[in-house]
Amino acid sequence: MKKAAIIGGTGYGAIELIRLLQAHKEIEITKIISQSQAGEDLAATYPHLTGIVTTEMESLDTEVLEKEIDILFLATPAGVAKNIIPSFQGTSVQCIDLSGDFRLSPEEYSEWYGKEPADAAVLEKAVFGLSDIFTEEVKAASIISNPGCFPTAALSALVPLIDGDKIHTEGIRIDAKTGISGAGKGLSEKAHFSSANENVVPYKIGKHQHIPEIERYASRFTNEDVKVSFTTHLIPMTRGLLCTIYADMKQEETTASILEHLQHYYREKPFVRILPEGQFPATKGVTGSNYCDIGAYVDERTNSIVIAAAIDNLVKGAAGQAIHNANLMNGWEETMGLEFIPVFP
Ligand SMILES: NC(=O)C1=CN([C@@H]2O[C@H](COP(=O)(O)OP(=O)(O)OC[C@H]3O[C@@H](n4cnc5c(N)ncnc54)[C@H](OP(=O)(O)O)[C@@H]3O)[C@@H](O)[C@H]2O)C=CC1
Ligand SMILES: CC(=O)N[C@@H](CCC(=O)OP(=O)(O)O)C(=O)O
Repeated sequence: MKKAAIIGGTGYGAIELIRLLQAHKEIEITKIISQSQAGEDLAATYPHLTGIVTTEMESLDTEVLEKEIDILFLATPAGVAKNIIPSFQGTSVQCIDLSGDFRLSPEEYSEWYGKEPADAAVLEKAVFGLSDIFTEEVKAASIISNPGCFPTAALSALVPLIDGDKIHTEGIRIDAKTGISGAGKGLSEKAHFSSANENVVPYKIGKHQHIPEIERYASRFTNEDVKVSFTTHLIPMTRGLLCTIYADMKQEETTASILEHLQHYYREKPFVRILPEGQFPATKGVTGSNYCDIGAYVDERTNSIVIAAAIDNLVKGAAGQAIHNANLMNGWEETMGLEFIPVFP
């Protein structure tokens, strides 16, 4: 068994890691680090963990972690992991960061996050952990920058189309919808029940930190500089995220030919499900699971495509993908601990 620690212990990402790792055969959580509740029992905050998680939360001590831990999951807000991960350089600890600290170039990070970027030498070592696309790079990594939730869904749909030279890279439009847990456990005005309930509201228009992330990694599959229009909407549900993407085709295609291309692209990827012609993904189809469901329709009248991807933001969009990456980094079965049927209804 490898020993794991989670930093950001009382956050949503952390408690999802705890839920999923409970069933993992090779990883045991031996430390839960909390800056706000060190010394306390996590089940006192989250009663659903009563009798399951008995580990008393601790303060961060990187020297202790270095000696006692094999895998470190960082489930902290942007700006935290970049100050912690450098302490583990030169050690055998595998670091998996759920935040945006290691996903962008220093210039992009300063611009979109408004913070000082990570140390350039450490940043260079980090691999973007979009598990189903950058699988080989992840296997060789010691630092994983786990993708954002929206980029996970958007890139899973877009990359096969760009890589296969199927769509024009200008004019891509992504219409995204997310549940409230995407914002973490903190209570903001937009997440307040009275604001969010029975409401659908766009937010961060033109300012979303996932715009450069989607563009940066989509551009790896073409000589062109991919630019996207990206709109996020808050939906009154707890979990789930759906990206509906519109693009123009390069050649004449049919829905059947595109679905065949997607099937082939993901033929060895157990967590990407390409839906049959006539079906489109729904957030309820993936809730609680590590699946990314993709559906597509080619409008032959306008030679354009509508492609949609649905994920559970806390699983495939965060903790599940982090565990998938840990599996790949350690040469374990990639589905280990992640073979859940989605929760339905
Ligand atoms: N929620 C989601 O769907 C997704 C989240 N992410 C990213 O994953 C990370 C964690 O997200 P999530 O769990 O939802 O966020 P939460 O806000 O729910 O939890 C973050 C936790 O980090 C700890 N923390 C807060 N501030 C600081 C600080 N200044 N220094 C150190 N620790 C701090 C707190 O735990 P404690 O006090 O116990 O230490 C807090 O509970 C974020 O970077 C987020 O952007 C990525 C993809 C999806
Ligand atoms: C509802 C909501 O506010 N969602 C968040 C998701 C952020 C996230 O997942 O964080 P990273 O940037 O670290 O990936 C948002 O849209 O910013």
